[in-house]
Amino acid sequence: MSKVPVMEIFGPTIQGEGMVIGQKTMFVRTAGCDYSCAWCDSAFTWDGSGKGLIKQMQAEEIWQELVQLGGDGFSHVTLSGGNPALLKNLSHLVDFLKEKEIKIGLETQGSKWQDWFVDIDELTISPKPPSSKMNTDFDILDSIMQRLRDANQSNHISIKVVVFSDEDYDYAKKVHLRYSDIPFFLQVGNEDNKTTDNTQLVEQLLTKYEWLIDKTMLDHEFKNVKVLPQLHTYIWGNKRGV
Ligand SMILES: C[S@@+](CC[C@H](N)C(=O)[O-])C[C@H]1O[C@@H](n2cnc3c(N)ncnc32)[C@H](O)[C@@H]1O
Ligand SMILES: Nc1nc2[nH]cc(C(=O)O)c2c(=O)[nH]1
Ligand code: SF4
Ligand SMILES: [Mg+2]
Repeated sequence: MSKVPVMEIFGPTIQGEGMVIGQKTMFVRTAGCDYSCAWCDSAFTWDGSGKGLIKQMQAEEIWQELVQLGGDGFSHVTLSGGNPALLKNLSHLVDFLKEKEIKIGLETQGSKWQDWFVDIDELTISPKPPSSKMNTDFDILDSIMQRLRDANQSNHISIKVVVFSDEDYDYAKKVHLRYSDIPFFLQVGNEDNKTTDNTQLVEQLLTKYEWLIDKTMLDHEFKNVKVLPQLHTYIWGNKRGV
C-alpha cells in the first residue's frame, strides 16, 4: 500500500521560513522523526502526544483534503514533519502534485535521502546545531548535498540553520563554509515554543533577531547569507496549523 502517516494538513498560509518565505502555500505535515531536537516546535509529530491525530493516507486522499481547504486557490504545497524523508511512499504524493502542476517545497534535516528529492521544487535542508542535542552525520549530509548537486537542482535547494546560541552560530558557519555553493539561511530560534503570550514572545524573538543580524553583519566569514525570522511566529505565535 502507498499510504503515509499524516499529522495535519493546513493552509492556505504563508511559508514563514527560508528560501520561499512569504509564499502562499498549503502544508502537509507527516508524522514521525528520526531526531528529537530539544527545542522542536513540532514535537507532537514524534513524542506520542499527537498519536491520535495520525491518519494513514493515500496521495489522492491528501489531495482531496488540500482541495477541501484551499479550493482552487493554491499552486504550492510544502511537505514538512516530523521528517518527511523517512517516507519512501511520499513519492506518490510528489508525483500526484506534479501532475496537478503544483509546486512542491520540502523541509527536512538532511539525515536521510529519498529519490523523490530530485522532484522537489524548493528543498530546504536544515542541519541541527548543538543546542538541539542532535549530532550531524556529515558523511550522510555530504552525500545528500552531492546527490542534489548532481541532480542539477542547485537553484532550488538551500540550507537553513536555526541559531539559539554562540555555539550554534559557529556550527552554522561551519556548515556554510562546507557547502559554500548552496544558498544559506540563518533562522532565529524560538526558545519559548509553548507560551501563548504573543506580545512577550514577539518581543523576545525581535531581540534575538537583532542579536543574530548584528553578529552576522560583523562577521567577514559570512558573506552570501540571508538572516531570517520565523515569520509566522510573529503573526500567530505558537499556534498550530498556521
Ligand atoms: C519542525 S521542522 C520539520 C522538518 C524537519 N524535521 C526539519 O527539522 O528540518 C521545520 C523547521 O522548523 C525548525 N524549527 C523547529 N523548532 C524550532 C524552534 N523552536 N525555533 C526555530 N525553528 C525551529 C526546524 O529547524 C526546521 O527548519
Ligand atoms: N506558516 C508556516 N511556515 C512554516 N515553515 C516551516 C514550517 C514547519 O513547521 O515546517 C512552517 C509552519 O508550520 N507554518
Ligand atoms: S528534526 Fe525537525 S521535526 Fe525532528 S525533532 Fe528536529 S526540528 Fe523537530
Ligand atoms: Mg513549524
